[in-house]
Amino acid sequence: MKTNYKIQGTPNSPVLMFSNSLGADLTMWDDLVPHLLPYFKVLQYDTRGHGQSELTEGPYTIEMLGQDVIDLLDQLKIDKVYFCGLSMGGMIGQYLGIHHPDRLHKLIISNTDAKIGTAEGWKDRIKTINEQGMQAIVDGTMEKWFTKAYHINRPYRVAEMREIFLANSLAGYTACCAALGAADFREDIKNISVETLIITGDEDEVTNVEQAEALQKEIEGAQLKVFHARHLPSTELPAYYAETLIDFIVGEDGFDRGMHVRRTVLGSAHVDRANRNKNEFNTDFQEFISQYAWGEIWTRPGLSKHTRSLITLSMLIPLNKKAEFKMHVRAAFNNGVAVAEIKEVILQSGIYCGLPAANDAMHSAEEVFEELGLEYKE
Ligand SMILES: O=C(O)CC1=CCC(=O)O1
Repeated sequence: MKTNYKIQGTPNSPVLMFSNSLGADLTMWDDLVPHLLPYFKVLQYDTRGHGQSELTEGPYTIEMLGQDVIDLLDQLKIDKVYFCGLSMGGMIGQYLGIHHPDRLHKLIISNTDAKIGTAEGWKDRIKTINEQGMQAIVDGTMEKWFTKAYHINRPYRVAEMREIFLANSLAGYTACCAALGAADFREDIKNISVETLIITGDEDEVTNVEQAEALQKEIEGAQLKVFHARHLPSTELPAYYAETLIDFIVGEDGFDRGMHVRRTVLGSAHVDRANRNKNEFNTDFQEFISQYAWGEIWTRPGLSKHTRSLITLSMLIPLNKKAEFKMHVRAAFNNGVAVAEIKEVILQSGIYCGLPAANDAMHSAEEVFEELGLEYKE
């Protein structure tokens, strides 16, 4: 089975994986990604029979779709992820929570239930689509996915999602309908022990607030967040949805967020050393750095961490702060910067900051390369 996926983010960051709803594809998460990249590697994939993933013969089962996730993680050599699945993706998340908790750091199940709809209802839908095509249910689906206000305010985004829905193959969509018709985790859901967040929308008629509350009762310690949305809050309210995921995974506090990002950029060894060296004189300063530099600025979605590394290096060259510069050369590699790019930054600084500053930076950078065993080759 060939699963289409996209993975973005810096090498040291934990992986947050997303699983799409029935009839959507991996792009449904795209608007969240810039908000999440400061914290995570983001792994999006197309469920079997959807998007660019392989279309195998149906019917499928949620177990099969869950095993696809495990196979993809094995293929990518990823041991554990934070997993967020919406609707059908949420059922896949439940399957993973029940059968593969060792592969999950935490679980987010959004707009879903332990059983969605009835077997009869799914059979009827398969029959309608086989006879009349996806067109027969597209208007109803867009109504279910988005609030009236979103249809009015963001018609272009609704039109895009409509196109994605219509581009589904009948065979892939109906094979997943069959999986949903057969899936029933009502007996097993109580066995989920991984920390779980449940999300739903106050206007979601597919998997409503009562259903989400019932799920919350079954999963020990589960948290519940209700958005003002219908079935696809992640698309309708991407910044708020991303913020909710960050709150749940990393924490609401700027300091906790800063420490998380600081570890991804400077490495845990550096941060642990700084923590060990804390004393009455420097603690306030250490916390100030974590909260403001790392928690407020490096977490902003407006520039990638890669770009932030390059501009930080170029600002440190004229400041002539050798230790800080060397620390940020090391950090730049954690943000995916290449040796060749550091060379370009220093060359550019030679013009704008002056040759003595650039010359010193060149020596400092080479000291770091030597320490890390890196070589520059054309
Ligand atoms: O299409 C629907 O009715 C909504 C839905 C159910 C499962 C899913 O992923 O979306």
